[in-house]
Amino acid sequence: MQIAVVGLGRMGGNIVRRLERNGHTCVVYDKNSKAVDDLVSTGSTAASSIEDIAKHLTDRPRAVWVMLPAGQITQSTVETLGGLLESGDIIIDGGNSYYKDDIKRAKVLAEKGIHYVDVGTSGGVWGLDRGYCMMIGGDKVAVDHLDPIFKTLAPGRGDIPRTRNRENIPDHRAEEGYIHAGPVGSGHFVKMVHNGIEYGLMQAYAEGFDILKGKNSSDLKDDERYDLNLTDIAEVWRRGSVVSSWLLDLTASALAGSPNLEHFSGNVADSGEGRWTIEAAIEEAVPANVLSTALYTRFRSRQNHTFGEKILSAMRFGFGGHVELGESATSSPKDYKAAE
Ligand SMILES: O=C(CO)[C@H](O)[C@H](O)COP(=O)(O)O
Repeated sequence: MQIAVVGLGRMGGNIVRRLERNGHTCVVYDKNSKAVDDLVSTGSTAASSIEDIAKHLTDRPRAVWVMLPAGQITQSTVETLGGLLESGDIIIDGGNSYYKDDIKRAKVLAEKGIHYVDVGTSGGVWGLDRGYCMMIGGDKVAVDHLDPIFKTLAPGRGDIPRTRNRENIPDHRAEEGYIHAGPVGSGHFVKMVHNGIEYGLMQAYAEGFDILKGKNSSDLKDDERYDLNLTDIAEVWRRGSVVSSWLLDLTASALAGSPNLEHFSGNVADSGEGRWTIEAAIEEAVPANVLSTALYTRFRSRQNHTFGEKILSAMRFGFGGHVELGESATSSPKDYKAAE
């Protein structure tokens, strides 16, 4: 199948590579010409501008996957594409957009008959080889049309044992690693909550390792002090323990590389989804104690840093390639919403 991809950063470039490795053809565009050239050298077709994309897409309906940071850049790209595409064509936002922005965009595009599909895409810098877990929102016609793309990008069943009692569930897409969550916005809503949970899980590990490290504090009684080997504790917990997980794998790897995590500032940034999860919890009057605390701890981390916050930084670097160099790494929530 033919598809265009706009935004060839950490995720977009690898999405193109995974698609092309599996027989799809891609038209690619990015402001960074090196990112475009790298992909052209392996078979992609370059578009010289967003306007140029539509000309290179020969299949009908045309499909354009936007993989850019949430906020104004995604908004303006979707608007430009909306002006260029025609009825029946499909715009996919695979970034981490705010779901209420999706709903607004879809309404505007629907006036021209253009479909808008929101895809919460999890897999970070590892997705090229492991595949991407996708949470998809949009109308059925468009989502079904894109199924070959989703099937290729998804991890597939792999060697994960089948969940008991799923035998009678006819839709197997969840087992392949993607779901059609519901109408437009629902894909990004599910991904938003996924990221809210991510904050909570990360914070739990961070606090646990901080307590382990603090057990050597000179404030404690001499016979109650332990100089624990955190690198080995992370490693042993990966093997058969109740708290094993991919986030723990990343933590173990970071600690094995540098037990004191000197390369991480502990100044923990956020890209908006944790905040929106709390907003949703407030709208629904759902108590979200752990997720709220994890979010506020990131804010506090920008004033001073615990070892646990270096653990958080290490995990964010591990799954998303996020580099937090110092105070400038903090972000503003407004940057990521297009609608306000
Ligand atoms: O979606 C992701 C992982 O699932 C991205 O890496 C996202 O940037 C993580 O959220 P935050 O930047 O707020 O820590």
